[in-house]
Formats: sequence, structure tokens, C-alpha cells
Amino acid sequence: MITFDHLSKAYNGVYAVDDLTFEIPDGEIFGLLGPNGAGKSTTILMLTGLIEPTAGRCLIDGIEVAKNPIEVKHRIGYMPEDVGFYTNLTAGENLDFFARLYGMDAAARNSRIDELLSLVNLDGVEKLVGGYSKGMRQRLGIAKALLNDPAVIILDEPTANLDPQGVADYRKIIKQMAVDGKTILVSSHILSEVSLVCSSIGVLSQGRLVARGTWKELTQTFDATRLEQVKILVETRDAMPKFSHPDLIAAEYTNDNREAVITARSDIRDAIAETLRDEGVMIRQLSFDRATIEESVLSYYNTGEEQA
Ligand SMILES: Nc1ncnc2c1ncn2[C@@H]1O[C@H](COP(=O)(O)OP(=O)(O)OP(=O)(O)O)[C@@H](O)[C@H]1O
Repeated sequence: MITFDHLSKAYNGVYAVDDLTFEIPDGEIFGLLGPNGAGKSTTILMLTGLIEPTAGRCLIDGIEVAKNPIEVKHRIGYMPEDVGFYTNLTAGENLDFFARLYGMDAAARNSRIDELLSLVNLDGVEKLVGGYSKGMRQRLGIAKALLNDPAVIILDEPTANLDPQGVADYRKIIKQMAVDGKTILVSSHILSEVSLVCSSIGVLSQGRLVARGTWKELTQTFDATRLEQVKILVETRDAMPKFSHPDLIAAEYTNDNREAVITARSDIRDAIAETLRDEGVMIRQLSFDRATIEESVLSYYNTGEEQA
């Protein structure tokens, strides 16, 4: 189990992680979702004991990370975004090096390494890691994170470099880990990936947890609130002016300002038509399209808006 207890981290007085308090139970695949700079890496670095919190604490199976970093390291498997390996060694030799650091004896090392290389489809690959593709390195990173049979697995952007087959294999592996009772935290800015693989999701924005629940719960909440959005496509004969309206969220103008995609909180077509008429701009098309839930959720956390 992972516990965040008023966890905060400030850099030069600015909070990168701000008062996180929640728990991730055993057997859960939790997706920590948020745009660049939301505080995902800072949270993970505190969870793995690599940096210390400014306030609050995080615990792995009830053990406080900052106070017992060594004990915690034996319970977690961590895969950073860029995994470091010895490029002049094979996959097996790399894993053997790290397994020795965990104090595993030769028999345990050999059988665990064989098992993991086969799990990530790198068995029988003889070449040195220096010649690996990014996807192969990432798969080796997953194997490394599982080496010490950890109770808690922390993966930072795990599918960043994987091809479709690699992604499918990764999903199978971590789903099986959850069935085996492991707790898994996956950080990502890719909503679809998190929604497919995670049993529960937390949305991080500007260091704060702004939403939490299953994908179904989150989308139901978004549906029920004023976050429902519409997309309006505008096409004009002449260049159009830039619109402003209290319900306007974003506007993208193309084709020398003769086409625009407007995202808004409500159907503001009448206001758009009135502005165009006032400016003497001839309308060719003004159509309406409901934004997908995925677009609404993305826009929600990108604006850093908090749930009421
Ligand atoms: N060592 C540091 N010194 C100062 N500010 C930092 C430091 N590390 C992170 N930050 C700031 O803290 C905030 C959160 O950064 P963090 O890297 O945790 O976000 P993230 O969600 O992991 O983003 P990304 O996906 O880009 O890695 C950002 O504003 C970042 O600039």
C-alpha cells in the first residue's frame, strides 16, 4: 500500500507538490495523470526516497520513506523515464549487476533473470545494451524494476518508447502484477493509456490532486458538471476577428483566419454570428460538435481548474 500524508515539496518557495493526501491499496494499478510540470516526477522522487519532502510524508506498507530509505528500497521497483544501463553489457549481465546489489545469491539471480527476460521478450538477445532500440531499453527497464520481486512498482511514463506490441505486452505484465497483489503506480500524461490500464486514476494539476476515482467515476463526474464542452467550427469568406466570450475556452484560427475551431463551455454560436455580422464578415459555416469526454478531461486539468 502507498500512503501520501499531506505530502508537499517546494522549490524556492514554490510548491511543486502541494498537500497530497490519499492511499493506493494493494492490487491497485493507479494512474498519476497530469500535464508536464504538474508534479508527477517530484511525487515519484519523494516516494522512491531520492528527494525529501518539504512537509508531510509518504509511506510504503506503513514504512515512512524519508526515515527508512533502505528498507523501502527493498520493497519497491522503480522505472524512471530514462533508465540507465551499462551499454557494454548484455541485458542479462546488466540485470545480474543490479541483482547483486540486492544481495541475491547466484541461483536466485539466474532463475529470476531468465524469468524476467522471457517476460519482457528479451530472452535469447545476445547483443550489448548499447545496440538496443529505445523500446528494448524500456522493456529491460521493466525487467529491472521487477528484479527484487517488489510489493510496490513505480513506473514513470512506461510506454513512452514502446511499439504497439511492446505496449500490449506491458499492459499484460502489469495487469498480472496487480492480480498477484502488487501495488502499481504509473505516471503518464497520456490519458488514453492510463484509462486503459489503470483501475484508479488521480489527476494532478499544479502539484494538487484535483480529481480521483475510476475512469468511469471521473467521466461521470465530468459529464455531470459544467465541464461539458462544445466545439464550434467556423468558416468565413473573409478573415474573421478573434472572438472573446466568457464561455470561450480555446480558439484555433487557420487559413488566414478564415477557419476556426472554438472550444467553449456552452453553445455560443449566436454570439459568434453576431460578432461576425457586426464586423461585416460573411459566414460560410457555423457548426456544432460536442467535445469528447477525453477532450473535456484534458482541458479540465490543463486549465488547472479544481473540482467544486
Ligand atoms: N530541482 C528542481 N528545482 C526547481 N524546480 C523544480 C525542480 N524539479 C521540478 N521543479 C519544478 O516543479 C514543478 C513540477 O515538476 P515535475 O517534474 O515534478 O512535473 P512532472 O509532472 O513530472 O512533469 P514532466 O512530465 O515534464 O516530467 C515544475 O514547475 C518544475 O519546474
